[in-house]
Amino acid sequence: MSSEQRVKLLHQQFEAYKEMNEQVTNPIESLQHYRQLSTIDKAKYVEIFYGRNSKYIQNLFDIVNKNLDAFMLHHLEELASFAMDGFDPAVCVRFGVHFSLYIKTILNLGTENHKQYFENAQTLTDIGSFSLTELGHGSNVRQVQTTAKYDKDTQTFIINTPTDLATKFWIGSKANLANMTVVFAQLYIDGKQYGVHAFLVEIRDKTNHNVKSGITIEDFGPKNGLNGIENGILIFKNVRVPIANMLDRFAIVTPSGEFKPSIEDPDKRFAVQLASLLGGRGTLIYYGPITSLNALDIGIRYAAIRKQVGLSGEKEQSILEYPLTQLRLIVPLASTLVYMIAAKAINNLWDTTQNNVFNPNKMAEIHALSSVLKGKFATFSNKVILECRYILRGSQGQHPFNKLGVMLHDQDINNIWEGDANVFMQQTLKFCMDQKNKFINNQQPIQYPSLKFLQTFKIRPIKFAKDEDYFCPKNIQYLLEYKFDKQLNNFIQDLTANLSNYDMLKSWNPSFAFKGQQISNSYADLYCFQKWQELNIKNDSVLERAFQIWCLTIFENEQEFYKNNEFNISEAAVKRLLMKLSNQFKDEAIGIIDALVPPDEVLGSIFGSQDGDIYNKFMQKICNGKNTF
Ligand SMILES: Cc1cc2nc3c(=O)[nH]c(=O)nc-3n(C[C@H](O)[C@H](O)[C@H](O)COP(=O)(O)OP(=O)(O)OC[C@H]3O[C@@H](n4cnc5c(N)ncnc54)[C@H](O)[C@@H]3O)c2cc1C
Repeated sequence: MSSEQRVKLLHQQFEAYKEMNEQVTNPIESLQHYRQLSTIDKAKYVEIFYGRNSKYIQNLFDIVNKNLDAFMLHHLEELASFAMDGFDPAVCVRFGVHFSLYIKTILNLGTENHKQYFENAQTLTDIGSFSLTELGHGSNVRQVQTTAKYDKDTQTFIINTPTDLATKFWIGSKANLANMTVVFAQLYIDGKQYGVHAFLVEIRDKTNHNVKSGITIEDFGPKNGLNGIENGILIFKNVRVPIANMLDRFAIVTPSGEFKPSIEDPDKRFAVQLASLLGGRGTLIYYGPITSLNALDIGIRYAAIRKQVGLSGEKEQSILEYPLTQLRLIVPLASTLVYMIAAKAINNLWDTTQNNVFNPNKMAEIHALSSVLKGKFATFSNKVILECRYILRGSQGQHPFNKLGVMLHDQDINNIWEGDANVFMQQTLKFCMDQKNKFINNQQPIQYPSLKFLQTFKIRPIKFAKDEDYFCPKNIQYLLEYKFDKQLNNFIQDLTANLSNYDMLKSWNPSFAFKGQQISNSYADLYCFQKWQELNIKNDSVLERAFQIWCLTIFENEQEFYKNNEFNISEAAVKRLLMKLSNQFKDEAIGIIDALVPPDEVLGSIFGSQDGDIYNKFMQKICNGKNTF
């Protein structure tokens, strides 16, 4: 080879390396490339998914952006403080404890007598907390052990923590912030027990914030998540509160010590009291899909800029191009959109049902739906966050700057508080079973929209021959209804068989253990389907695709069920279609994320940077660290 040829060859190699290097190191262009592929109308998407809340959300983001110094109180190394849900769910929780739990309890369980407390809370003169859970009891609210004994002579209730297990536990905002609390305690008058009631108690002196006499407050210290809000312990020793401090909408205690309930049946009275506390759950239902979207922002933007092995002889490609990555990120993005719509619908339903909060019949459906959706979405979101972390893994998945670790721990709590998912699902199932039984046994019409179909549902032949059959809404509706109806019937049969030998509890528990979660989950899927069908998005092929992908995930996850019931759903077709559709939907992913996620300053993850300049920012942040060098 002549020297001239050698130089030419070297030159070609350098050019090839340069090009490759640019490919690898130009993440900004890479993200831009995917951004340009998207065809969606962003404003329209904001309207569809956030509706009337979108302006409010934008205002909050602006507040954070303009006051970053005030919000960035912590370093990420110290586990971050970002505001609102994307910013820091703990900030939402602080608001939630005060506004949704404390104030709503006064509003729903209190009367005119408590107007001043309500006004103090509204103007933040008082900061409230909510003391229900004890060391020994949480889900089983009726067994809480804190006592409120009425003393006729002084017309006061004397609140006590009679045992260690009665210590109020996990109480949010308690350790530092709150000066008021609403305490759930067993009411006693002249030695007779009248069940659990709520009492307003001043736990700190408003003038100097000192803890009041007879009250012990302790801080839990760091938790596995949500460290932006403190949780504490509360112990009462002969704390007296005036008779007027009992929240007495459903039962009053007269000065002479007479107990006068407005609902005689203690079970019904108790159920109504608890149902009226439902309001906060709507927000928690939103929390799952929103957190999942935030995690996908990080996972998908990173996958767009991260390059790995390309096809033989070709340049490196974004990992977003791998079919596996599309299954891991793009499919969950589609499901997240479907869940966001269901979450929005349940919140709207809550708004319209609020006036009926004391009517158990009118509240039953929203109670059943929200009981299953909170846990379902929280579980889904946990998986998504973890998957996004695995996408970054190899290296960056373990770094706290990605924020996914904090996000996972913060979100996980959503499965527990306000009611453990497994406990709540039982309430959902009981509602569904009661409706079905009443209809079958007593010919009582079903009044609840989500279950009305049970009255007319009939088995019919259905075939899946062409690809379109997998997307046909009528087919999907039929399959979802079929699955739910069949599972519910099986459960009822199983329970009935058990009941011939055992009492209700002994019969229910084993039946629920094997079948309960699936049925509640099927009910939730049906609701998601119904709400998506009500959306006015005709001719939006992108959203149509998202919905089709979500439907395919149901076929995929429930293959065993559909196989056993002899539907001719082809496993191969489901897989092929999932691959095809997620590959198409991938081109819209960055556009959708751009439209729906909070700005970088709010989300606070370098790996989800909107401009794609992820490596530079990561390096800079590391180099600027206090102890880096
Ligand atoms: C961060 C955080 C903040 C909180 N803030 C507050 C607050 O401000 N105020 C407040 O009052 N409380 C608060 N809580 C407490 C929370 O609401 C309770 O922990 C929650 O309701 C669960 O109750 P539990 O702890 O009694 O769990 P348990 O009901 O004892 O559950 C323990 C386990 O048993 C299972 N289980 C329970 N019952 C059944 C059943 N019937 N069938 C099958 N399995 C069952 C559950 O699935 C779970 O796995 C908070 C909790 C956390 C984590």
